[in-house]
Amino acid sequence: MRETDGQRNPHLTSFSPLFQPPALTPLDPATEASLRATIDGKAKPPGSLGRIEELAVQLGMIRHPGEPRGEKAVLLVFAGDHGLVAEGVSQYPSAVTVAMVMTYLAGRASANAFAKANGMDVRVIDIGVAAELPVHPGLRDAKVRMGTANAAREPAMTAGQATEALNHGIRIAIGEIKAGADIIALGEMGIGNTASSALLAHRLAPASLDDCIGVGAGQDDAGMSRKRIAIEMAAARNDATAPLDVLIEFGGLEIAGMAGAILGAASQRRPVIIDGFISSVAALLAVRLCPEARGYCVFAHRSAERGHDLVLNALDAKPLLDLGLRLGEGTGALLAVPLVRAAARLLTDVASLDDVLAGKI
Ligand SMILES: Cc1cc2ncn([C@H]3O[C@H](COP(=O)(O)O)[C@@H](O)[C@H]3O)c2cc1C
Ligand SMILES: O=C(O)c1cccnc1
Repeated sequence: MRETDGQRNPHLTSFSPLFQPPALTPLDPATEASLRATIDGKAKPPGSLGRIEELAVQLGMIRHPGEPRGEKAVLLVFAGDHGLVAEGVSQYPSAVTVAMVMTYLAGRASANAFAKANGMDVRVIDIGVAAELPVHPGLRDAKVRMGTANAAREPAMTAGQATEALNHGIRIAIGEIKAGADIIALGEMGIGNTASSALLAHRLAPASLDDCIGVGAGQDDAGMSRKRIAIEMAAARNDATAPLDVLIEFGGLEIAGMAGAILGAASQRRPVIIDGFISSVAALLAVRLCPEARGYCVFAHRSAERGHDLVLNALDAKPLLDLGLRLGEGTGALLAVPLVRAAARLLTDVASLDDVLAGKI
């Protein structure tokens, strides 16, 4: 479905539920106690592997009655542009989005380096870059439109486009899992997307607008006041709070793609690793659309971006790492992959203390 860019389409989703999320199985709390008992019974003092034990329980619940695997992990980087950039919300122009997409395809971005260090593939998805991109074997064309409209002045996208972007994310994650991925990690590229994310966090957490606005890729004082004014203009234009409406009003396409990928991974009962502020906002959107998705999300790290903590709190999430990262691209998610793999192996590979003491090993 393709609709005219910038078309005003303030459908109230409560009357017109265009988006049909996939059926998700909630994690079964009845399996938690037995997984904990199994991990407590391993050849180590109970609790001695701290947060990795909690992660192992979560992975066990996700795959129950099967066993978790962590071999094949794939990073999906969703790229899209933001009309809000016209208001000066970012220190950088939208041209940086396309330049970084070309850098991912050349294998030379931070995300590629971290993926290579972990033996992972990177897939780049053009879901809404505001430029025609060359055909490239590493690039998926899922372009919904050439960037969002300027949300300070009009809805970022139509209801049909929001639905299309969510469905692309669902389809792409399911495709990767059917092709053998055990773990999906998420990343994004989109100049201006911390402004869009601030608006989504404000309405979906909910939280005061001011608490959701941060420096993004690095704004100076003058830039921060432009960013605040543009965000306040966008917020004053509407009072949407329903998740699909908030996405339609504020964007972005890459955030919708990530939210869809979370729902797609959850529908296939696979863990999905959430990166920083922007990815966590996508997780908040996914969870507001489908609360059962929460159990499938592993939160990689605490970003230095203001607003991330409140989004994590709204999701009742405790991230694994705290490294002062504020890049995005999936860099934090990539760094958490070895922890997820190790937690899966704790469950599948480590002997029980009973077997060790009985001399069975
Ligand atoms: C060279 C460069 C590479 C990036 N990689 C990720 N981001 C990050 O910064 C952007 C969000 O910040 P803002 O809202 O302030 O524009 C997103 O593209 C995000 O992925 C980058 C930003 C830049 C400049
Ligand atoms: O935490 C993030 O995801 C982030 C923060 C700043 C800029 N880009 C991404």
